[in-house]
Amino acid sequence: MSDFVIETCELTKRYGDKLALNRLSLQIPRGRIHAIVGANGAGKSTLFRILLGFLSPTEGRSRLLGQDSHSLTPGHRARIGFVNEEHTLPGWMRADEVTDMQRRQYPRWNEDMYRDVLGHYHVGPRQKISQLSRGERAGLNLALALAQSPELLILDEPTLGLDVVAKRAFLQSLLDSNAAEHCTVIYCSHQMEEIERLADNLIILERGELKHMSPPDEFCERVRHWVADIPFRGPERAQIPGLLLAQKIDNLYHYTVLDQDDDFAAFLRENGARHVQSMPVSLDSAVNGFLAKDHAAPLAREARHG
Ligand SMILES: Nc1ncnc2c1ncn2[C@@H]1O[C@H](COP(=O)(O)OP(=O)(O)OP(=O)(O)O)[C@@H](O)[C@H]1O
Repeated sequence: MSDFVIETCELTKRYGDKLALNRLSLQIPRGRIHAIVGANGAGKSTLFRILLGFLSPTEGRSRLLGQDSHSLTPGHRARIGFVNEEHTLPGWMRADEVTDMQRRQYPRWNEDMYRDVLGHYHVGPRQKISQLSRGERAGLNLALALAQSPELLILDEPTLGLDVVAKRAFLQSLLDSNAAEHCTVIYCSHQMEEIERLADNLIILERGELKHMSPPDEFCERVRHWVADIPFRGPERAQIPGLLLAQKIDNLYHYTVLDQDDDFAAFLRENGARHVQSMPVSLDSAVNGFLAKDHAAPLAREARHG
């Protein structure tokens, strides 16, 4: 059995002249909850379509559960649970009918797991899927996916479109299921508060490349927020080392920077700062600052000319 549930080697995918995956080499070990984050268009869907054997790469190799993606059998696919934002279940069927169908399909069906997860939701067994709320449908989907006792559970933006209460219920039912002890969970989301709560490992993709992989705390430690009191014009954006985000608020310059130590304070002082202060950032600020770094032109311009 391979130690990795997902392995890619120099995986590249081009759509015409668009590069969706750029020599991506990724190894995700068995067990625990791994969050994959990336801005829209980072290549997450392309990666999963290749991993699941639905799309051929332009170059490189990929393996899922130790098997080459292009030779996955129905047996391999049965070992993978999948929940996505659509919560696509047949709307005309009743909840108990869908459950019976799944119960028959999966030999490793775990009835206790199904009941425990579904217990977090008010799903009547005789209710049609189309009558369930979005949150109830998400819960039923999660219960079905976990009850099949998958080795790998892929949750792709599972809480998109759910209200706060439904999101909380979804996260709580996932945590209470101890899913990470039974299988490897891949959680794709843009919701940092969910990732902060759930993930043991944070994987950041940017334009088809792997940019970071570590426990979430370690990524937060790479990013710091600095506030500088500079009485005249701040340094040019291009000169600021590791800059992710620059803002000017109430005559103070705010800089979010990556991989800078205390030398950054000296840099600010050299550029006229009378007082400087640094503080840690939340995972939300760290990741979103990192992902938005190339889209920060208007605010940065304000800081530069302020
Ligand atoms: N069938 C296609 N033809 C051409 N370009 C494509 C195709 N599918 C994806 N792309 C491009 O490849 C890049 C990666 O897209 P992909 O859907 O994999 O990203 P993503 O990270 O899943 O994005 P999102 O978070 O928005 O779903 C994007 O620039 C997208 O425009």
